[in-house]
Formats: sequence, C-alpha cells, structure tokens
Amino acid sequence: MDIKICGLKTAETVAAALDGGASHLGFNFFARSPRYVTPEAAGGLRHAARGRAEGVAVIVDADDAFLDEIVSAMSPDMLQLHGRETPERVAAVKQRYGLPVMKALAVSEPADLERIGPYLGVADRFLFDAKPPKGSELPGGNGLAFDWRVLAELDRGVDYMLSGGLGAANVGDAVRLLDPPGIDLSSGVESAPGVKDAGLIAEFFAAVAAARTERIA
Ligand SMILES: O=C(O)c1ccccc1N[C@@H]1O[C@H](COP(=O)(O)O)[C@@H](O)[C@H]1O
Repeated sequence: MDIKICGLKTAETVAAALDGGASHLGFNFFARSPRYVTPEAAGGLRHAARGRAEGVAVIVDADDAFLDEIVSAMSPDMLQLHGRETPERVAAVKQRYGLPVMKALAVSEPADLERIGPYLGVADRFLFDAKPPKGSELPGGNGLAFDWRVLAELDRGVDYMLSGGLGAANVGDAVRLLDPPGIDLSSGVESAPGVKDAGLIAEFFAAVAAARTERIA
C-alpha cells in the first residue's frame, strides 16, 4: 500500500516520512495553504529524497506558466491536480509534461463516484478526499474524513489514494474496511496547521503497520 505524506516543508519531517516508509512525499503549491512551499524549496527537499520516495507536486487550477516553474524547479514524479481541472485539462497537463497525474475528487455520497467516468483512461490515479466545509479556503487539507463505505463498491481496477482526515487514530479502520491501494494525509500528522510533527508521523506509520499485521493474521 502506498503512503503519501503531504504538505511537507522541512528536512526533518521529510526524513521522518522516509523513515516511516512513505512511498510518496507531497509538496503543496497552493498559495493560500499553510503548507505552501516555493518550487525552489520543494526542489531542495525533494532532491534529498530522490530514489527513496516519489515526489508529488500538489497543484490547484494552476496555469501553464506556474506548472512550468514547478516542474523545472522540483522535477516531480507525479502531479496531483486538486482543483476543478477538467478531463481535457488533465490530458493537456499529462501531454505537456509527460508525467503521471493523480486527479483529486471530493466525495461524500455514491453519486459522486459518477464523476470518475470522464477521467478514466486520462488520470493515472485518483485521490478521493472529503468535500471542503462551507467557507473553507482550502480544497483539501481540511482534516475531514468522508464516509469511506462509499468506496466499498468501487471497481477494484480503479487505482486511488484514500484521503481526508486520516491519522493514527483512524487509519486502522480505513485499512480494515477498504485495504486501499494508497493512503494520503496531511493535517493528521501536524501539531498546528502547516506544522508537521515527526513524532506524529512515526505514530501514524506504527498504526498502519499494526493494522496491516492484524489484517494479514
Ligand atoms: O493541505 C492543503 O492545504 C491542501 C491545499 C490545497 C489542495 C490540497 C491540499 N491538501 C490535500 O488534501 C489532502 C487531505 O488533507 P487532510 O489529511 O485532510 O489534512 C492532503 O493530503 C493533500 O493531498
């Protein structure tokens, strides 16, 4: 199971994510996010982790000029499009950079899964997140979980990361219910908005390991 720790901003917490066994490191380029990093800073952090985990650029409705800057400074392995990007925009981004794209979709009920259809064969992976609460400035990173049972009937051929409000306290339930192909989290390993905590990251990975052992036994 892939695990992405998102919204990393420091070498110490990148190291904690790698030590825990993260497969993906997320760097956030949404200017209003408390997890925002400059493309140059993300490039430095990502470079230090090269070969150990995939670097993911988290982007919200960015134009080509900003994407060019991010791709050039960070050399990501994957682009996570977390805004209102259409299937046509996803296809154009893939073609421009030759990089895999993970498309985030907000989910709260089974009908929301119908939005997957137009992205099939275009997006390489999906990220299912909770819908942001009314008034939130952030399309993701709100620390809110959705009803994961919505995904229980999802076609097993759909590759995705489960996201939204995950942390050490509930990841075991998620693994037991869905055994998802991937898990993504941000605020669940923070001591304050945008401040990742190496101890909470370690606790999270311990909880994942315990849940997976239990599932195998
Ligand atoms: O984290 C943010 O600030 C953010 C801003 C804009 C788009 C996406 C963002 N985060 C993504 O949302 C998931 C879930 O966050 P959380 O675990 O509920 O806090 C996060 O992992 C990012 O992929």
